[in-house]
Amino acid sequence: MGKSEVVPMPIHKQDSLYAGCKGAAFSLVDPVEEDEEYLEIPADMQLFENQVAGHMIKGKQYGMIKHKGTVLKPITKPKCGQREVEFYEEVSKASDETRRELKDFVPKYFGTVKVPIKGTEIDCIVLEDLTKHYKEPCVMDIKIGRRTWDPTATYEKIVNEEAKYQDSKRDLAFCIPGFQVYQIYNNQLAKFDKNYGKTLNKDTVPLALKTFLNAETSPPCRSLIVQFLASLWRIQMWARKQRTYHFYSSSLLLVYDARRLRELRKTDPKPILKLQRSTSLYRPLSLAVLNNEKISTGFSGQLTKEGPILRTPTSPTKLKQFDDYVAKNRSNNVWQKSIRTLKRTHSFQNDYDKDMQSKRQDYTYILDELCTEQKSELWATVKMIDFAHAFPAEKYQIDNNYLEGINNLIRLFEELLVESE
Ligand SMILES: Nc1ncnc2c1ncn2[C@@H]1O[C@H](COP(=O)(O)OP(=O)(O)OP(=O)(O)O)[C@@H](O)[C@H]1O
Ligand SMILES: O=P(O)(O)O[C@@H]1[C@H](O)[C@H](O)[C@@H](OP(=O)(O)O)[C@H](OP(=O)(O)O)[C@H]1O
Repeated sequence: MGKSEVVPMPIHKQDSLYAGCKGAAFSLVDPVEEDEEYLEIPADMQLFENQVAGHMIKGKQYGMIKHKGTVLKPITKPKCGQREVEFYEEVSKASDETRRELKDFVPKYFGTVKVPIKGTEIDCIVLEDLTKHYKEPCVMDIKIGRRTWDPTATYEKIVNEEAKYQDSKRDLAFCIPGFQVYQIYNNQLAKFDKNYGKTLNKDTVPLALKTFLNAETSPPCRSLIVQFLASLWRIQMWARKQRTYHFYSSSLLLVYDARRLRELRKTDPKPILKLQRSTSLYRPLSLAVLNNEKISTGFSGQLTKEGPILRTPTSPTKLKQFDDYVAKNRSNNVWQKSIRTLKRTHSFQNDYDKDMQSKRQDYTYILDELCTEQKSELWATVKMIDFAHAFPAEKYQIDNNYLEGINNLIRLFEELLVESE
């Protein structure tokens, strides 16, 4: 068990069916029935090659279908389908604040459509294709929650669910049913399936994240981590207060463009600024090493269960020393600017909720700064997907099952931020 497939990949992916990863698409279909004819879907639709988890084509199950910038999710289980459609309908109407905010965290919803598949009309949910703008889409499906069965689950379903991804769910409150990565170091597309995901535990999940982030042989890319964290923090903020939904077996889909990472690595000079940390991010992270000299950043990196809170800034004199030092050594230093911005935007208040509101806009600014100095658009995102088991919140309670998974994932990404450059 392990990596499901590694397929030689032309760097420039074309738009035609499976171009650039034809072999990889084989994992979505039965090997003897892989040709497009077998699918018997309209000519302007294709099997969605960037699907990394979930139901694949097998018997009466169908995988995701790609159609003009959207993905079509076939409804094969009526109850699950109905719940998911109702969920998207409610959210798209967004009659209250919770749903208005949530709308931003889920793929755009375009209703349902009947698609003739193998001669039968199948209802499909039409969603924005979250990979559509990316040249080399790296995609990871992270199923959130220790409990993945809903309140209507049968005994058999509960037993089945409890038997899967045991270590990862027990220790992290999430699991990884699949991911794909365009590996920069060898120009190959690698796909990791649920069999690999089921072997993961708290010690190996961080390694799987690094593999996904193209950070097996080099430190993770800071701008990439920041982009993911920015999305994750917003979802966390929402999940901390919402009492409308309880999600079971729902996922976060992490998507980024390896092409942009490749470009960044090519154009970026050798990193000269590295963060030093001893063991845990929960300790102050106050030293940076710039050209082998230790200097105070004032950026604590200190985090609480409540989220990313930074400690009191160091004295203005120390900050000035740092700025002067960096200015002398490297003009237009992105890290330096981000530290300054973080100092300003986080303002070190304890009133986290209030602080977060004002930070949203600042994040955009930080992200712009961090992503690249030439292009400002983002190239990584996180969205919530799969609402086949979205239920009204029981007793108006917080969805702690979901929140805990998000918190743990964020903690791992924050640790990666410390390692990043
Ligand atoms: N909007 C989207 N854009 C791009 N890819 C998507 C989108 N929605 C889903 N996918 C892809 O399809 C996969 C399966 O999606 P989803 O979890 O909704 O299906 P499912 O069959 O209900 O899954 P499960 O078997 O876990 O219940 C995801 O892992 C992802 O790779
Ligand atoms: O990760 P695995 O091992 O593929 O396990 C599947 C996963 O839990 C799916 O969420 C579930 O579909 P639903 O969410 O629709 O229940 C499916 O049930 P199924 O086998 O009954 O389709 C499971 O087999």
